[in-house]
Amino acid sequence: MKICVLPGDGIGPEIMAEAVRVLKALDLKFELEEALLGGGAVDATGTPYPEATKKLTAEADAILLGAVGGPKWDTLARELRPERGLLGIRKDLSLFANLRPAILYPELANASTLKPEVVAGLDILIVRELTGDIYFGQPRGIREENGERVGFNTMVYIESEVRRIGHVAFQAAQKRNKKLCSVDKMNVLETTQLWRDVIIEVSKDYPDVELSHMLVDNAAMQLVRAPKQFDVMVTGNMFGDILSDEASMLTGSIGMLPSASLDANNKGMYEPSHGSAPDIAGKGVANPLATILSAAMMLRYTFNLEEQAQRVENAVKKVLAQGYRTGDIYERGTNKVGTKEMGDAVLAALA
Ligand SMILES: NC(=O)c1ccc[n+]([C@@H]2O[C@H](COP(=O)([O-])OP(=O)(O)OC[C@H]3O[C@@H](n4cnc5c(N)ncnc54)[C@H](O)[C@@H]3O)[C@@H](O)[C@H]2O)c1
Ligand SMILES: CC(C)[C@H](C(=O)O)[C@@H](O)C(=O)O
Ligand SMILES: [Mg+2]
Repeated sequence: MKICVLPGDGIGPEIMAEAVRVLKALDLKFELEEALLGGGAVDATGTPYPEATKKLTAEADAILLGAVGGPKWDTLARELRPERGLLGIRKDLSLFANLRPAILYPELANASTLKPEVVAGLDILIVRELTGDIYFGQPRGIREENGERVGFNTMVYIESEVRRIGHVAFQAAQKRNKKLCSVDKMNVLETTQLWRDVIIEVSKDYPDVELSHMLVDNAAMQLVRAPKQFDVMVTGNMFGDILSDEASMLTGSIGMLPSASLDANNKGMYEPSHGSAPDIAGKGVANPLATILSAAMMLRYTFNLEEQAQRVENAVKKVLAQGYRTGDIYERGTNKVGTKEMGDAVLAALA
């Protein structure tokens, strides 16, 4: 079991250290190899996605990523931006299925931005398409036209791309509550008219799943009005990026939202949904739980180690029940800890 570890930038190395400690404590035969990605890779090698990293990520069974990016690299040319490294791995390895579970742990009911009665028991799975859409569409760029600059990107989906993410979403729904909501903007965008048409075609293979459709602006509103109406949501790359950050706050913090990015054979990259959090980097206060929960998803999806995945998830539940909280989920009466102390608590809970 080969795992490529990419700590990345900002809080990346801090949260990754805790996830790696948790993995090592499981006493499984993992080979962990670290590589550079993102801003640190630009500083060391002149590119955000060095050849050595390409080789390691291609060879590994799974990749664990902290986060990349930060203000230090914000003014670089687009090809040199840390985020290009992340997008490069997703595309090179065809990691088209991004699973982002937004689960409210009962102990965090007061940390949610919504009233406890609106979010109690919340358990949503966002299935985000990850290798298409306006993120990758051509042409793109900034050009001069009539004496001024024009920025342009292309929103594009090929039928087969929608079909394959549709199957992933329907199959996920079959394993849960057999309810799928597809989110699009078909009232305005042809790309997402095609999205809706194809999702409806795919639904014929899953007569046991109840399919609904929602326009993305309404979905953003419904997520904060009555989020428990959703079970599995499927959407394109950009809408999924935005809706998953929104959903994270229903669970108390973006520091709680893990993710899995899978190819057709469950090879995957696992990373928290949040970024490198430059505002708190280096302070030892970041919440490592999204990264630790991402490692649990890796055990489940790539390595088929369901029992070990649950062991890690149960340890997270236990530390929350014991009252440990990083700053982002802290409330009066709980025990405020830093990144490392939270890792220590999870390790103790594993034992
Ligand atoms: N997967 C990734 O590598 C990834 C994802 C998103 C953003 N980014 C990059 O990260 C950089 C910063 O982006 P941003 O500020 O828009 O988003 P961000 O997610 O890094 O931070 C947003 C807010 O959430 C807080 N936060 C995030 N993770 C946290 C954690 N684990 N514990 C506690 N608080 C946490 C931050 O302190 C900040 O206030 C940018 O360069 C962006 O491109 C990378
Ligand atoms: C850093 C960025 C490229 C990335 C994305 O937009 O996909 C991030 O926001 C995410 O959610 O993983
Ligand atoms: Mg995002």
